[in-house]
Amino acid sequence: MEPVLANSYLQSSLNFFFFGTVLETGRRLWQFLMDKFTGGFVLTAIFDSADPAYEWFFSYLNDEKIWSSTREFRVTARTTSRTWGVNSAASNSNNDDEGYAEYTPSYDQPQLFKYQGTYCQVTRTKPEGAAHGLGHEDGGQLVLTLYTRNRSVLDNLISHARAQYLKKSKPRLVVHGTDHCGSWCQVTTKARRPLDSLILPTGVKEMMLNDARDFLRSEQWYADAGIQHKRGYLLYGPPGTGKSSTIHALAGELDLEIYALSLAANGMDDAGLSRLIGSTPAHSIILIEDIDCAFPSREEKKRQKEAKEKGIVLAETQSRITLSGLLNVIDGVSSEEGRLLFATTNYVNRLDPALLRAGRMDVKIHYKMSTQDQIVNLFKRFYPAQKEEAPAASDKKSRRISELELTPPPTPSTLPADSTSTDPNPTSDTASPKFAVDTTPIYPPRLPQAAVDQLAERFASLVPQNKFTVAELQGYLLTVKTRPYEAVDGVVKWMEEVEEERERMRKEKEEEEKREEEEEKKEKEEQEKAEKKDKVDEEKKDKVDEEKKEKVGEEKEKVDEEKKEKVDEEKKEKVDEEKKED
Ligand SMILES: Nc1ncnc2c1ncn2[C@@H]1O[C@H](COP(=O)(O)OP(=O)(O)OP(=O)(O)O)[C@@H](O)[C@H]1O
Repeated sequence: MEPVLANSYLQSSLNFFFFGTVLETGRRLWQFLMDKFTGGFVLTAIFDSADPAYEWFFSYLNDEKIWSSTREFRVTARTTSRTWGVNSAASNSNNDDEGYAEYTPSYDQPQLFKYQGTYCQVTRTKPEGAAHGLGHEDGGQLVLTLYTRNRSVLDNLISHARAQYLKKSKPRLVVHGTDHCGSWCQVTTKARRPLDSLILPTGVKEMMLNDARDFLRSEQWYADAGIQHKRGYLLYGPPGTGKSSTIHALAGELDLEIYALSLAANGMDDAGLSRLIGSTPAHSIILIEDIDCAFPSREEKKRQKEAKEKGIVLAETQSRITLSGLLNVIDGVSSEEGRLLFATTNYVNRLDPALLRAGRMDVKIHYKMSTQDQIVNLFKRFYPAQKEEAPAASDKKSRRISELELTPPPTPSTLPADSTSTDPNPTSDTASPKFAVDTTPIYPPRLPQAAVDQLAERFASLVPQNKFTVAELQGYLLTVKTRPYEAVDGVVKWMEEVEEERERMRKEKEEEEKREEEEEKKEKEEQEKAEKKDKVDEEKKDKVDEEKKEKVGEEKEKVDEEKKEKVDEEKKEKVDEEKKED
């Protein structure tokens, strides 16, 4: 019986061994074949979120609603118009933009789709070191796998995505920004601002537009002349005078995207700046806002110098960009591909002359407080006139104007049909008073051209030029945006309030400075006092030491004297003794 059993045991062991070997060999063969197959028949493309191509592909996936069948999302409140194209209950309307929540596909969840008959797979990968994943702004990559050997499918997909993206973004201005990751990974889109909406001294807009256009098309001319193809624009002046608005409007007009960065950003250093500028794509505007922020102001320099003298180390308040680093980067912004450099500052005198020299900043435009022309134009922009004059006889015109002047500001019911806003809720009268819809108009009445001209002139005559920024006046007009007459009547009071506010702020600043000065003085006095005290203490100590020394000396002398006397006495005694013995 035993050998039989042993035999069958051996037999089944051999069988197991044999089948195991076959299985493992099969598995390895399958793996090998699959690797061969995927290596040869699969294309993989990686889109990095810091690169503009990510935007094209992202936009394509969104438009095609590729993520719509995803089963796992992160839900975030929607803060931008960016969407992942995932249907959500929160965006229950047909218009996705109206949703208040955005469903973002989770990381590492492959999504299958078909492009030109080819199966494709896209996966969103987690950015390195990301603790949370709230959407595109977190960075990361999109990994696209195409199950084909045909490279042209990938080429077609990318060019299709890019064309679609450009078409879609055309009506809007794309502004890229930097994030904590130190690369271009934040994108916002804005409504394009027409150049006409800018209120600048005559000819400035046209000059800038023509200059930029001329630059963009004269690449060959620059090459022939042996001049670097680069152009820098510096817009400087008080805040709220329209520097940023000009750049946005120009970018829209020139069809360029903006890459905006701040030199004061945390962690920005020369290498980071150089990397950022180097990765700016062709046909774009590089915008360095508040370029002065990279360097310490005069007060800051004084503070640092004083602190250094006292041996105090101040906390770093400025960026780690050096002037030479910035100059190198600006010098490097040469490109055959049409990149314009714009910089803005409120404090041009803080800038080093090396930065301002031609070749770095070729066009410098000073933005000032509003001139009379700007005030008139701003008023007219707020209260546009009727498009067409009523076919009234010109002799009737002046009478109508004077009537308008005497007429109190129109109420909603007296406004012309084309001028009043439409109530978004026609059933509002039936609503309970608590939730009653505001029926005040949102557009001003359309007055005849002559009336608007006259009101604008009167408005401008009341507002002194070079005293207010366009932003300030705009702020005021916004409070009376439907009431042109009130705008004129109330402007003097508003100016008084602004003056009072400025006076208050000036006083507060003065007091603050005085307080700081006093504190500094007090500190200095205390320091001097302490120094004096130290000196006196030292003198006292020296004196005490001297006295001590003297005392010790005297005591020593005395002891020596006594010792000597004792020795002499002993000697004498000895001599006497000897004598006696003799
Ligand atoms: N010249 C102008 N024409 C039209 N709008 C203007 C002008 N100046 C300011 N504004 C308006 O004021 C606001 C602030 O303007 P903007 O940001 O362009 O000023 P800025 O000079 O760039 O200020 P800052 O130096 O603080 O960045 C915007 O709403 C803009 O529409």
